[in-house]
Amino acid sequence: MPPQPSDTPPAEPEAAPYGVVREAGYPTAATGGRVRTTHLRRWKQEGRRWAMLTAYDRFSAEVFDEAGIPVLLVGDSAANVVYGMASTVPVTVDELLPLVRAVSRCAPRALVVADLPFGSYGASPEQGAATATRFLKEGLAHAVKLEGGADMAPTVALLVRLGIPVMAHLGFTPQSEHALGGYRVQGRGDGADRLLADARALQDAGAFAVVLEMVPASVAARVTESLEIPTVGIGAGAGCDAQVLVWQDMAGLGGPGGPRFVKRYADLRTPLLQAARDYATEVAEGTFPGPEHTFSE
Ligand SMILES: Nc1nc(=O)c2c([nH]1)NC[C@@H]1CN(c3ccc(C(=O)N[C@@H](CCC(=O)O)C(=O)O)cc3)CN21
Ligand SMILES: CC(C)C(=O)C(=O)O
Ligand SMILES: [Mg+2]
Repeated sequence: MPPQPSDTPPAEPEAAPYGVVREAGYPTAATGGRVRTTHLRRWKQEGRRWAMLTAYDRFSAEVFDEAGIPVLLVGDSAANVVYGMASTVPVTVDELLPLVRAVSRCAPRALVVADLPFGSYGASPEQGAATATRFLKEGLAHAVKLEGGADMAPTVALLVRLGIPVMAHLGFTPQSEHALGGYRVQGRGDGADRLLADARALQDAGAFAVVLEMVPASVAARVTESLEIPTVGIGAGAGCDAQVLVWQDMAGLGGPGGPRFVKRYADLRTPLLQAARDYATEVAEGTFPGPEHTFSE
């Protein structure tokens, strides 16, 4: 096996924007390039936790890649945060593909995962294979994510056989909100054993990681301990191997409110609102554009 990025001697920790310290072993251009699914499994064995963020366009991809976020998800949450839909159910492959392509183009180091939208994989493994193939060929994604438990294991197995890495998604699966009866914690009581059995089935089918959304922390910790592959929590407590947030939630672009699991690391909505108001005022007053923004003959 050729030398792997995290086999190389620990590099001097390098300061990155947003206070993130690039961890030793994080792949860089010098040590071999892009994050791979094999890194994520090794990081679990080493007890190294990592963060995933969503990205949907050039600057989100560029900034989060530069910050050292190793995995970027082009989520079907684009339905909500890009397209302004009320749920993820209506968003289509044709609406997500260009976003995936933009993120893949602009993230030189991160592993780019494309979320398969509702209706594009659930009917059969063959449907899933056709859709996932489009996300790799046309979207230039490195992996796909799909929602569902043991029922989805044959689909995961087929995709993996075709060379498509798959991230699974259990617990509250937003594409099934109508079947689940709304935004509710999953895996309580009897549901815990089912969740663990689903997670095992997906791991056995070849998934490289599993998102656990809105699951009791104790249950998520039990699943995490039971699996060889990393768990990625969102509303699933601190016992997961990794965490994920929708970037606009993380950065406070949507303002206050939202799910309990969100932590806002910035308040981007306020300065953006102020900048837009200042710009409009200056245009109205005639103070913008100034001479420095103006061309002479
Ligand atoms: N902006 C955004 N952030 C997300 O995390 C997200 C999306 N969009 N879109 C796709 C799914 C939908 N998700 C959601 C959406 C809403 C709740 C929510 O309202 N949760 C409440 C109620 C929980 C309960 O009643 O038990 C909460 O307080 O967490 C949770 C997850 C997670 N995903
Ligand atoms: C919240 C994450 C896990 C997701 O599925 C999405 O952004 O669509
Ligand atoms: Mg999603």
